[in-house]
This record gives sequence, C-alpha cells and structure tokens, in this order.
Amino acid sequence: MSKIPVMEVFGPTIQGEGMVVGQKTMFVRTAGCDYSCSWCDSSFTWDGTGKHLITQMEPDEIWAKLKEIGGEGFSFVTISGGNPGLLKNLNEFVMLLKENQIKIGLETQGSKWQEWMMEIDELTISPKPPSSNMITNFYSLDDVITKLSSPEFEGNISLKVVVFNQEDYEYAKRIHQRYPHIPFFMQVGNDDTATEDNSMLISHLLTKYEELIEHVMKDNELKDVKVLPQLHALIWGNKRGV
Ligand SMILES: C[S@@+](CC[C@H](N)C(=O)[O-])C[C@H]1O[C@@H](n2cnc3c(N)ncnc32)[C@H](O)[C@@H]1O
Ligand SMILES: Nc1nc2[nH]cc(C(=O)O)c2c(=O)[nH]1
Ligand code: SF4
Ligand SMILES: [Mg+2]
Repeated sequence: MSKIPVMEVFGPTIQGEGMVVGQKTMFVRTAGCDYSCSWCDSSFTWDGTGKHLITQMEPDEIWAKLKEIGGEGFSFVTISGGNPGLLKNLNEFVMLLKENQIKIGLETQGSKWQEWMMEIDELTISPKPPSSNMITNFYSLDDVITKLSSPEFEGNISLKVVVFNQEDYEYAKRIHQRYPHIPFFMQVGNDDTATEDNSMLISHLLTKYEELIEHVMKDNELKDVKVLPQLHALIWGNKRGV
C-alpha cells in the first residue's frame, strides 16, 4: 500500500455542486494541484497555507477516519482536492471503497488521466474558464473525455464550468458545444472566498445566481443546460469542512 497526501476528511454533508447536488456524502480532499486558479476556493490545498494540514495516509487509514467521523451513516464518498487526478496511487483507496459498497464521486478539472477513474460512479470534470487565468489543454481534456465515453466506463460523467463573467460564459458554451453529449452544468462563481459575513455573501451569491439564470434563459443556443449555485455556500458561506 502507498500513502496519499490528505488535506481533510469531513462529513457527512451534502454534495453542494453539480450532477449529484444534495447527495449525502463524505469528502476526502487531497493535497496538491497542477493548476492555480485565481479564484480557487480551496487554495489552501496547493498554495502552502495548508501545508501543516497535509497527512500522508494509507488507504485503510483514510477508511478508518471516514468510519470514525461518519460511522454507519454514509454510503457515498466524494474525492476532491486540489486535483486528485494527480495521484496514480488512489487506485487502492478507490478499490477499498468499492469493496465496502461505497459509491464514489470525483471532482477534477480533467487535466490528468488515471486508470482508476474508470471505477468512479459520479465523475465531474470542471474545465477552467479565462477568469481563472488557466489555459485549458484540449488535447488532455479530449483524451480524458474520450476514455470516459467508452462503453467500459459504467459511471456517470458531467461537465461543470464555473462562470464569473461574459468571457467565462462564452467559454462554457464552447465546452458544451465541443462535448454536446455530456451532461452540462453552469455554476455560479464565488468572488469573495474570504468573507465571514454569511448573510452578505449569500444574498450576493443569490443575486449572481439569478443573473446567470436570466442570461441562460434568454440564450437560444443553450438549451440542455443545468444552472446551479454552490448549495453549500448558500448554507454555510465560506466555512471549511462542510
Ligand atoms: C476546489 S475544486 C477541486 C477539484 C478540481 N481541482 C477542480 O477544480 O475541478 C472543486 C470545484 O470547486 C469549483 N470552484 C473552485 N473555486 C470556486 C469559486 N470561487 N466559485 C465557484 N466554484 C469554485 C471548481 O471549479 C471545482 O468545480
Ligand atoms: N458540501 C460541499 N460540496 C462540495 N462539492 C464540491 C466541493 C469541493 O470542494 O470539491 C464541495 C465542498 O467542499 N463541500
Ligand atoms: S483546479 Fe480546482 S483545486 Fe486546482 S486551483 Fe483550480 S479550482 Fe482550485
Ligand atoms: Mg469546495
């Protein structure tokens, strides 16, 4: 067995984003990312500020931690980061979850492929729009999506693009047009990931959500799209570990 850099293990909570929004789930957040998005709400996983929180854990140690805090009350685990797609050795942890009849969700930006992704039940790929300052490598993204579109992949995939401005909106549309058969989600960007003033943040995010909905509803080129906020941000604001 080999060790995995774990940033935090938490839950049960609801999946606040995307294709399985509302799902009761535990979270395992891995450390490290190949991106550095300008607005990353989990930048402590890669910018050094959370260095003291990183624990190198064996798969059975992560499982023990999940059972310690989640008890008998969960059947779904979401792996996020950072980018869990950087970790080749996550396969052992993924297989351990499957042996225990746990459904698995994954959050990744689609920049890296790993064979264990074939075992994921609900896989969200979140390519990054211009406001992130990241450049999408479409060779890598095409490759990941091609692999997940093969009949051997038995899970569900979705694309989820965070939108902060008009340029991001146009990028999101291009993503949807490039992969029209993949369920497509637009997510409201949180542009104040530091504030502790929840009531101010929540009303601001709800306004942003309404604006994004209005934009999409008027757009005849976007038909088969789901528009969502980060539900957890509307409940808990920027609180960590929820
Ligand atoms: C923190 S990332 C970790 C997984 C992976 N690195 C990724 O980006 O997909 C999890 C999700 O949060 C989204 N996200 C990050 N910062 C955000 C923000 N400020 N507002 C809205 N969504 C954000 C990302 O786009 C991604 O879909
Ligand atoms: N409740 C909740 N839902 C989430 N969906 C994606 C998250 C993430 O940070 O990847 C996240 C998170 O951190 N919390
Ligand atoms: S890819 Fe995900 S974890 Fe990495 S910097 Fe961007 S939002 Fe944050
Ligand atoms: Mg998050």
